[in-house]
Amino acid sequence: MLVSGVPHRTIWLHEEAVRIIDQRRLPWTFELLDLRTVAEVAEAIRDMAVRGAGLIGATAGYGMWLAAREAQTQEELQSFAELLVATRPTAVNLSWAVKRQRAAIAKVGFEQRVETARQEAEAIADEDAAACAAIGRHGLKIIEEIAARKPGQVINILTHCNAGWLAFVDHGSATAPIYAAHAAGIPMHVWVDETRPRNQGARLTAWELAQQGVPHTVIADNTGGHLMQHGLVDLVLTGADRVTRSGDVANKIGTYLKALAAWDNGVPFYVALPSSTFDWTLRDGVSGIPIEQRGGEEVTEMEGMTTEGRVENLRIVAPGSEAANYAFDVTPARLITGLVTEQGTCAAEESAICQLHGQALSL
Ligand SMILES: CSC[C@H]1O[C@H](OP(=O)(O)O)[C@H](O)[C@@H]1O
Repeated sequence: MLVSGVPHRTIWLHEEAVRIIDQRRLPWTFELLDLRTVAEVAEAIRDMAVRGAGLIGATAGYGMWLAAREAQTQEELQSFAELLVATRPTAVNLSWAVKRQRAAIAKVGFEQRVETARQEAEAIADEDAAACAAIGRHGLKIIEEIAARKPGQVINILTHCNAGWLAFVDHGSATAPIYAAHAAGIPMHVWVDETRPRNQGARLTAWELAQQGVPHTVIADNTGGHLMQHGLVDLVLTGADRVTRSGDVANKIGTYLKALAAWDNGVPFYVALPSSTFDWTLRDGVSGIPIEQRGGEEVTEMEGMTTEGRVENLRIVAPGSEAANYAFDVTPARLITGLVTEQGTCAAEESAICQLHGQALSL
């Protein structure tokens, strides 16, 4: 997506560094950050300067390029790989990108490792952007079918967290069909879950949609069920951080509750993801997907801008009270209407998923 002053990507090479948009500063300021070492990449992922499954995968891919440049031994390269994988456990794109880089580097001689890793990092990023563009094309058909049943009326879509172009290299996953429908002139409105505690919806999705001119309304996370009960949601569209071969979906905490409300009200619930988000080794996501737990301070404190334009962090929980901070939850496949990937759309069940993605049915 185009933002003044930067290429239409969230990550790119700049003078031997990896340049990113520092998402910790959005929407208050738009700041770029150059990462020059594996340690800086790991910290950027861990502290969510970059976040979102596709983007942390691409960032880890570039991190492995820096690792190939820094490491003097295979053991050192492996320790860098483990450092990157350990930064965030839930989004499988991260470990997928590191494994892909390790395999690419292993195929060439020591002298070619750096250039090979750079080319592979660029390929991972390019493929992520292309996959999200394809998700947009396939997801557009879902929105068009809903619009055909509501001729001339506004289509109301609810989304949770930020699975926008900020969470990928470009286009986003959940937002790609929204942007495609907007470009096609379909009248739309997006309910944007604020998405506590990091407020990716209120801060990032709202900023993105405003940049692209898509009508939207930010809502408290607890509002979606009420809206669905009153016929104000035509479609729920979210991203994913890890999807099992049977269609269980790990996504930002609160997604499961939205899926329950959608199920109870007969609202279509689609999950958009590039195929790099599948974990083909897992069937049961509820027991098998590692759920990241982050510091309680992300719940007890909230960042905002004062009326004088100062960005401040305030404690919003009673002094002395502790907070739990589960960053993801798992929505069982039975609550999901379908998955949208770069390969097309399919039911959230194993045979359909494996057939569309050319995977054998056996684990
Ligand atoms: C599908 S990528 C966007 C996805 O990632 C977010 O998590 P985080 O912001 O903590 O990286 C959230 O789960 C979004 O749905």
